[in-house]
Amino acid sequence: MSADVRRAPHTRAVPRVRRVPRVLSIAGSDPSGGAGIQADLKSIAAVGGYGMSAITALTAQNTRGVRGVHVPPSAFLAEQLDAVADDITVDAVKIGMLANAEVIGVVAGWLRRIEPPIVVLDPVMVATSGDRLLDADAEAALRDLLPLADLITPNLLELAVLAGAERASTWPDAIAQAEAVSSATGARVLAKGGHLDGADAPDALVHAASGTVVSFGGARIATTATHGTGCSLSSAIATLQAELGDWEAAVGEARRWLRESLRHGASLEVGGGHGPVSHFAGLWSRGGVRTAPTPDEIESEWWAGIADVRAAIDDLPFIRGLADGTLAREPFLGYLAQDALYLRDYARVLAEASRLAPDAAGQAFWANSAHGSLVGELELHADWLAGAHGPGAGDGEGPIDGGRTGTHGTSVDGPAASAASVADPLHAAATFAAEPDAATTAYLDHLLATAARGDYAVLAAAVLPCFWIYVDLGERLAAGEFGAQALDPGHPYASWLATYSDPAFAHATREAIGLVTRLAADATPERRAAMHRAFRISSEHERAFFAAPLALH
Ligand SMILES: Nc1ncnc2c1ncn2[C@@H]1O[C@H](COP(=O)(O)OP(=O)(O)OP(=O)(O)O)[C@@H](O)[C@H]1O
Ligand SMILES: Cc1ncc(CO)c(N)n1
Repeated sequence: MSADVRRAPHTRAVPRVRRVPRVLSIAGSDPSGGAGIQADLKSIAAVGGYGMSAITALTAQNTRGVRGVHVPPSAFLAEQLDAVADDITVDAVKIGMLANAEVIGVVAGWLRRIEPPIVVLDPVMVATSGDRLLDADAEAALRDLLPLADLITPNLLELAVLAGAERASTWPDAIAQAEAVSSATGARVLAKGGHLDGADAPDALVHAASGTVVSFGGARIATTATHGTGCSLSSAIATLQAELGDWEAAVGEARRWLRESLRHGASLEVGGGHGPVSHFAGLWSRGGVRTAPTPDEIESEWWAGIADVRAAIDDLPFIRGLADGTLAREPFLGYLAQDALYLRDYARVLAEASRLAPDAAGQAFWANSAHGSLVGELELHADWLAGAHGPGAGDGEGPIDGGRTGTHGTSVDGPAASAASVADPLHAAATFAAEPDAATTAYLDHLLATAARGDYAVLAAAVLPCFWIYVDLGERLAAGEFGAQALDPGHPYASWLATYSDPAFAHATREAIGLVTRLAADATPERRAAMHRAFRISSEHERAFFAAPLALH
């Protein structure tokens, strides 16, 4: 046969056929967990499938060898197969140990009746340890089963038996035998080089009908943890074929996964013989093994985690004086002048969060918040800093009105009105006249650096304390938690208090908390930790920012 020999591409973009394939393993049980249905279920799950198993035989084996085989009545296997098929759509079937001709007969009859869309047959005859797993007189029955498979995955010994030849001594000989078996059965054959001597462990996907041989190369991995590699590979291929609908892609990805699992097998320290592969090693290292916290749990954890910072803010003379109205005008104006500088760049940082947001809802939320920071909050600052507000301002009479409300995310005023005052040269000059102090510089450097690093989730976490701490403080001040003076409409800083106890600001803050905690719940543990760090650092800057006015004056 003239074979079109190609090298398998590293990856291939193929459409997903079934998101979570439902895959049935028809195989024997290995109580030591490395081969048979135990390996199959792990492999199916590891590559993204839902695994099921109908048990053909029970073995008593471990990593050193097989001690006994018990084959339950074949009628009970038929009952298992029917129980599954009567209820569940089977997207793919993997067949392993069949034990004897009677079992093969039951499986063949069931396959003919159900016609599963994908059948991968691992013609298990002898275990890695050398023990027989198929009666010698059942080989003819197995040969009759082969045409019902889409893919057959024999090792070198099994391939020779199926081809009716001697064990291939070279890889080209093995491929020739695979071509013969494929030709005789119509199935694809994956010739496996696990038992070859030498530095390589190649496999080849052979399809006689289309005259193709796709080679999969790779250096042999130095490990004794090879128990169940054939079971694991065939289950993974069945699952991936159901998901990807492309044999080359399915074999390629299954091999990449198996090689990763082989590399980590020894670390499991299971048994003194040929140990199992570590089926989930890649998932464990990439995804972690702990259940992700829910957004609600993250909210509680992060908030509790800054309890010390919040208590320190509550105790600051600046906050106490702001609450009872005894704070002198100068440090308050000093604070507002710094806050104006802060808000101008904070709005830029929020705009960057908007730019980075992967979805339109996030994009709109942060853009609106950026607008709110400039328009709602800066308005307040501009009015105060231009001398329009507060004790000693304007006509000299103390009490001022409640001020305009609307903070980041809640621009209640039209942009025209507010933009006018911020853009007004006199207002603008007064608003931004101050030099940034150390606290302002440090906080903004943290936010601007986080924005520059371009990690959306971390940036979203970094901007959150400015919402959350303010709204919490504003609400508790307005509720009189720091003294009844804050409830007095004649309070000198009533406009400031009103700005930060505005229900619309509280609403925007809830949205921000929800958005950030959902991002954190979906993040990897490392990314979630980075988000949490950014959140904590911003909270500490909030405290330093509130402390600065009285430290300087
Ligand atoms: N040391 C190794 N390094 C890299 N790949 C290997 C190694 N051993 C086996 N493989 C791969 O594992 C898969 C199974 O091959 P193998 O020829 O060992 O099958 P098997 O004998 O049916 O397995 P089992 O041990 O389950 O009986 C193949 O893809 C093979 O290339
Ligand atoms: C049950 C069972 N199936 C297959 C193999 C082949 O590895 C094994 N050792 N045990």
